[in-house]
Amino acid sequence: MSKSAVLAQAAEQQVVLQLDMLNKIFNAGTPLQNHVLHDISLQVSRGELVALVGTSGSGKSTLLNVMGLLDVSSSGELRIQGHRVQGMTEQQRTQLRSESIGFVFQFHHLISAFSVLDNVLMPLMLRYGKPSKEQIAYAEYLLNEVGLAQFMRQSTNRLSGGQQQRVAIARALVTKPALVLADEPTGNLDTQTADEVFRLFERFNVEHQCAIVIVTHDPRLSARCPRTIRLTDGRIVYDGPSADLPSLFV
Ligand SMILES: Nc1ncnc2c1ncn2[C@@H]1O[C@H](COP(=O)(O)OP(=O)(O)OP(=O)(O)O)[C@@H](O)[C@H]1O
Repeated sequence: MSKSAVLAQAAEQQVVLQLDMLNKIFNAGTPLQNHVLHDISLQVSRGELVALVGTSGSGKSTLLNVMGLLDVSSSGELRIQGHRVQGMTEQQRTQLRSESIGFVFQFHHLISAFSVLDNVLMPLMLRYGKPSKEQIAYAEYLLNEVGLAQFMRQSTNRLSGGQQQRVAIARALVTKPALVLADEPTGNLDTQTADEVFRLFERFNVEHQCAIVIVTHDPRLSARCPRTIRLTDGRIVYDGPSADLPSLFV
């Protein structure tokens, strides 16, 4: 194989997420039809930290849901770690989602009847039933990393909003996903707590080399992501270095 072919293959292996000409139409063919995403094409590679921004209703959550296999596109191609999603059965999509993707939402959906540790272990329990000793040790390591080691055995409802969001981050990482998708993860936090939570994303992005896509309305946080993708009316109007984002968009 030529040197350029080897380099091209290596670059391809780094691509975690690939979208080609993706469209999403809600209620297609009915009077309520709503064409929300238009011809979205993009790639996200290992280790990238990407902000997904745009005004309310521009399609950010819809795009994140399609990327995360929580919703299906109406047309176009989606690949996660090289696996073509179109044509997969629901079961195959669920397996790919649980193997490759971690989610963090604004409202973290923790289960207050469970301990902090069991909440973090939840994705592994859903996948394997009983987690292994190594998996439990890794969950404990993550809780230590997010500064919650002392709360491990407690219920989540004793924790502050910022602490609960840190549990949600540990839960998203426990399966060692190649891709983390976060929908306004700091949306209901005060500025200082939002900064602390965001710092964890930055750290895990570097240490674990997972690709992270974060939807945020906070220009201070999107500016800290090396790359920004901006949507307007369901179309990508900017995809490049956050530092070069035209000021009229900020
Ligand atoms: N299940 C659905 N059925 C019909 N339309 C939907 C559905 N979900 C979202 N939409 C529409 O898609 C458009 C984009 O919504 P979306 O939530 O993706 O925007 P957003 O950029 O994430 O907004 P926000 O910043 O307010 O969360 C909106 O017009 C919304 O009404």
